[in-house]
Amino acid sequence: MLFLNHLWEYVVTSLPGLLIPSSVSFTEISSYTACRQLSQMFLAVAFFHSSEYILAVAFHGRSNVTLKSLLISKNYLLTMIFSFLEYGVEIVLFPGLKEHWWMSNTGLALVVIGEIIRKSAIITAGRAFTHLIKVHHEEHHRLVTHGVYRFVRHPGYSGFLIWSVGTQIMLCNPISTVAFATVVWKFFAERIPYEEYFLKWFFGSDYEEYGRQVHSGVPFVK
Ligand SMILES: C[S@@+](CC[C@H](N)C(=O)[O-])C[C@H]1O[C@@H](n2cnc3c(N)ncnc32)[C@H](O)[C@@H]1O
Repeated sequence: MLFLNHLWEYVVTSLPGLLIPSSVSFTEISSYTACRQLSQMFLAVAFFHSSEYILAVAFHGRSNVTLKSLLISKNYLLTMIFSFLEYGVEIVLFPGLKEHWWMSNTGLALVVIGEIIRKSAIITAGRAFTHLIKVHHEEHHRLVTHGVYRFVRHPGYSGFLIWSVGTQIMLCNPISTVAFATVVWKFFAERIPYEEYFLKWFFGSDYEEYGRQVHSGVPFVK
């Protein structure tokens, strides 16, 4: 037990020094890094969810929108909490990992690109973009194939995949980057065939033809 205590003390005190140059103060660097990366993360998350809610209210009316339109589920909260825990552990034990600014800035660029793609999809599809998949055809529901939908069939999902993985690259979180990519990809790989079953039912050969010409927008999902 005493040995483990010494080992832990050694790891915590000397590892940071091995990973970043000794001429600069470890606490100074890591507090600036943590402050900047975590503020970017909070801003990205706050902007994403509040704009989802505002757009849902704008297109569907306040009475048809619930807090579910903030898109905060239990699983989503758990993955976010895990990513903050990973960040906390790594900035203490391996602060050098968080100093890869080219990687963090690439993540930030992906967050912005993903957000633009997703919001363009919501604005282009308008009332057709519902957070719950429609299983009954409604009069006003028209097939959307213009704007961002000309390039991919599921720009809202492509945008979210890029945004969510981007948040973890921005935090230089290796485990959460792989976890977010896997979990979000799997979720959309299962959701797309289900959503398209109804779209083919609503729009028949028009959707079949659209599906033949335009990729889904999610890697490895046709
Ligand atoms: C959460 S939105 C996602 C839309 C799309 N999958 C995307 O990623 O941009 C789900 C709703 O959009 C509708 N939808 C999906 N693609 C559509 C299209 N090309 N035209 C009209 N409605 C569409 C579906 O019927 C479903 O109710």
